[in-house]
This record gives sequence, C-alpha cells and structure tokens, in this order.
Amino acid sequence: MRVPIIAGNWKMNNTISESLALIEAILNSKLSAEVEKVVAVPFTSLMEVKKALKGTDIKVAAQNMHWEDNGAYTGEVSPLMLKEIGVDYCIIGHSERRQYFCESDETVNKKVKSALKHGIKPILCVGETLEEREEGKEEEVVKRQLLKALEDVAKKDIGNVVIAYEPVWAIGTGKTASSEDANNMCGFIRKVVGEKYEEEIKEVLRIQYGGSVKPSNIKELMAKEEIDGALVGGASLIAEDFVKIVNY
Ligand SMILES: O=C(CO)COP(=O)(O)O
Repeated sequence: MRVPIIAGNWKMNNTISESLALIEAILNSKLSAEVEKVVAVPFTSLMEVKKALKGTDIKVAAQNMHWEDNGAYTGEVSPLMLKEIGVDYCIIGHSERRQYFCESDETVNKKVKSALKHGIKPILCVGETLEEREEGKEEEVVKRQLLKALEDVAKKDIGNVVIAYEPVWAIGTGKTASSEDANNMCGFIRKVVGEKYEEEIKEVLRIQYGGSVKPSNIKELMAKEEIDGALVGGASLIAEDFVKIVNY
C-alpha cells in the first residue's frame, strides 16, 4: 500500500508572518490522517513553520538545497542547515529551477544524493516542456531526467525518494494534463525506475502529479492507479483549497 502524499509548494510566496497565518488557517480544519501532508515553504519561513507544526502530522519541505555541506557558495543553503531545522523533505529539480536557475540533470543528481545522505527525502521533479510533448519526446525526456537524477542512488535509498511528474506546460497555466496522460506518464516513470532497480520497487515508489491541481480535479487524478499524490502550487496558497485537496 502506497500512502498518498499531497505537498503544497508555496514557491516564492509568503513572508514569515504570512506563512504562519496560512498554517494557522490550515490547522483550523480537520485534515485526513490517511494522507501524508507536506508544506514546502520559503527558506526564511522554514524554522517558524516547523515550530508551528510541532505536534501535528504535517511535514515540512524546503524547495531547493545545495549539495555541499558548507563552503564558499554565496547565497546557497546546505543540507546541514535544513537538517538542523528538522526539514523532512526537499523539492529537487523543480522545472522553475531548471528553467530560471540553470539547474541541470547533473546538479539535480548531486542534490538528490546529498539529500539522501543527510536523511532529507527528495521530491524529485521531472517533466517535459510543451515543445517536447508536441515533438512526441515526453517519454524520452522524462526517462533521461530520471536516470540521470538517480545515477548512483542506491537501491536501499529509493524508497525515500518521491517523484513528482510535472509537465512544464501544465504549471501555473490552468491547463492540467488529462488524468489519462498523467496516469500514463506516472506508469512510465514507475516502469523506468522498476527496470533500473527491481520490480518490487514499483510497489513502494510514490509518484505525484503536479500542474494546476485544484479541488475540482484532485479526485479524478487520485482515482488513477499510478498517481499517488499531488504537488500543488497556486492552490496550496489558499488554506481552504489546500484542505479540500488533502481531504479529496
Ligand atoms: O509547480 C507546481 C508545483 O510544484 C504546480 O504549480 P501550479 O499548481 O500552480 O500549476
């Protein structure tokens, strides 16, 4: 049984006080205990949000990290710093980081390995652009991203990796991949990872869909065999919507 995992990616939104107000609003509602819940908040809010969530079953994620423990990397945040705060997960390789901040398959791989080494669970993002999909290359692109990101990742660690399939053209655009397309790609991801490791991995690997997930489409997505959760952007900034998505 794969426990469903719904994560809100706040992106570059919410100051510390705004973050705490959103957490308070979320905690005012009853959230399903059967779903693993994660909020990926800006670095500046991590510590306060972690404290505010103490005693709840909501996990905290960073949205990025450097792969080195420390060093001359001005402006970067290391896994040790995240670990001390008690961060549980870290989003790695989000398409916005690939697109705007030169994140490559190589740096994604370094970050995934570093996160695992430090006991931070990566939420590894993969997904094709519209152009790549129109050229029929979506599987080729996602397979390349996956195999490179998981290079030298040991079999014993793979159960701690969550994969998020986020087609770039569906992010923040209001366009959702059809539940069939999302399901097919999540199935393809499961197959690729199963081939790289072993068949049993397929049973435990959790794969999220991300891209314009809303209260109105979550049920249909989660009903699909291969989709184990969602990585939610815009809708996770509205407490009521996030709660509805978690309680799908
Ligand atoms: O990028 C996303 C989550 O990481 C998806 O964002 P939206 O839900 O705003 O489309």
